[in-house]
Amino acid sequence: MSDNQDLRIAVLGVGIMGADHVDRITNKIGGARVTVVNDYSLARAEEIAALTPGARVVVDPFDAIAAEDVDAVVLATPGPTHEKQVLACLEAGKPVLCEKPLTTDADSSLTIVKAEAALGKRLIQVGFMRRFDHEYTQLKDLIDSGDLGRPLVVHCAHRNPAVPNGFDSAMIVKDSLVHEVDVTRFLLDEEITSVQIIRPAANSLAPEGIQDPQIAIFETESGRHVDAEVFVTTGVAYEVRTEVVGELGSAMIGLDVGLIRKTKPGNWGGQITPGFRERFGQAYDTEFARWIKAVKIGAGTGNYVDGPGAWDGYAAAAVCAAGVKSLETGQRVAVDMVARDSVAGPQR
Ligand SMILES: NC(=O)C1=CN([C@@H]2O[C@H](COP(=O)(O)OP(=O)(O)OC[C@H]3O[C@@H](n4cnc5c(N)ncnc54)[C@H](O)[C@@H]3O)[C@@H](O)[C@H]2O)C=CC1
Ligand SMILES: O=C1[C@@H](O)[C@H](O)[C@@H](O)[C@H](O)[C@H]1O
Repeated sequence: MSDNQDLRIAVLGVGIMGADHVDRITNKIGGARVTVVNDYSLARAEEIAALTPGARVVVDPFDAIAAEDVDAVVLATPGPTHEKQVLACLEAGKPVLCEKPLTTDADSSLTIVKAEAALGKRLIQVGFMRRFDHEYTQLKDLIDSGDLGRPLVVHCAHRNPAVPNGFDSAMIVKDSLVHEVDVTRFLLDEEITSVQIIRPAANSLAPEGIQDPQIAIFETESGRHVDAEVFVTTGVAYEVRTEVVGELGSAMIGLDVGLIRKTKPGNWGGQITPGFRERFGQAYDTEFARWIKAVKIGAGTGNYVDGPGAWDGYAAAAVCAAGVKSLETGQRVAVDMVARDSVAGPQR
């Protein structure tokens, strides 16, 4: 596809994320337009299509993927629906940017990895947007420069003011902690081998039955330690912090300056971003701009991805599966993953 031609995109699931993605493709990023909108709620699909010049509603998600006026697909549907929709994209030979998580269990993610490998192309990008955030890329560059020495320990905090109704304890692992799983793999360039989830006293202000906060401990292939506090009902604001401690120094992102105290409504002499849309707006924009570019040149190379791919989605799902098991017992659980080399294909 030439650079002058617009990539024609179907967006499936136009809730919070999907509607934002339609807006960024239509109004913020060049080189693409939304031609098809689909949502389980027809009224919602119609509402978003009406705001999007040139977009039409297609009622069935699989018809939307297969549509002739669609070159590539964005999936912003809930995690449990991703497997079938991603496989349909592969079946149609269409590049897809699938919001995280790739799927909600390791087996289905592995099925996807293998299906993509069998095609001999890289068609799947997973929406781990932190890899495109300026602070995370600076931290990664610093680690790779060697200035911190060998990183030994990573500390993370991931706090949300609130989560949608129906969010349960396992979703804190699969929907929220999954970002720390990807960040760990991205920053340290190795797989996570075990997970332990510790359950501190639960927030009495959280919806009943939710174990929140949770503390996750990861061990990596070379024995490095990562801990992550995930607390998704703070009632305060959106905070994502990562500190890497190396043999020659340490570095932290996610704080503007020395933070003293944080309470409602989220002010401490500066501003804490209220949600992921504000904190990671730049990252989503960069992620989409780079994906659109990669898809346009993909036909020449067979690589339609610029960022985390199906393997990264599978690795994250496998770690989260171990995390969910550990959530039940509090014990350390080994991550059960196939060897990357055993999955022949373009993601290698
Ligand atoms: N990268 C990030 O920072 C974030 C990623 N997400 C991910 O984005 C995805 C969507 O999350 P939200 O926008 O927060 O959810 P949402 O609930 O606001 O939107 C989901 C939409 O999908 C529709 N839908 C449900 N089943 C469908 C199906 N089978 N086919 C078509 N449409 C269907 C719903 O009607 C709804 O409009 C999830 O995978 C979530 O984990 C969500 C928030 C932030
Ligand atoms: O992906 C996201 C949500 O789905 C998840 O529920 C939140 O915990 C994360 O902070 C956000 O980035």
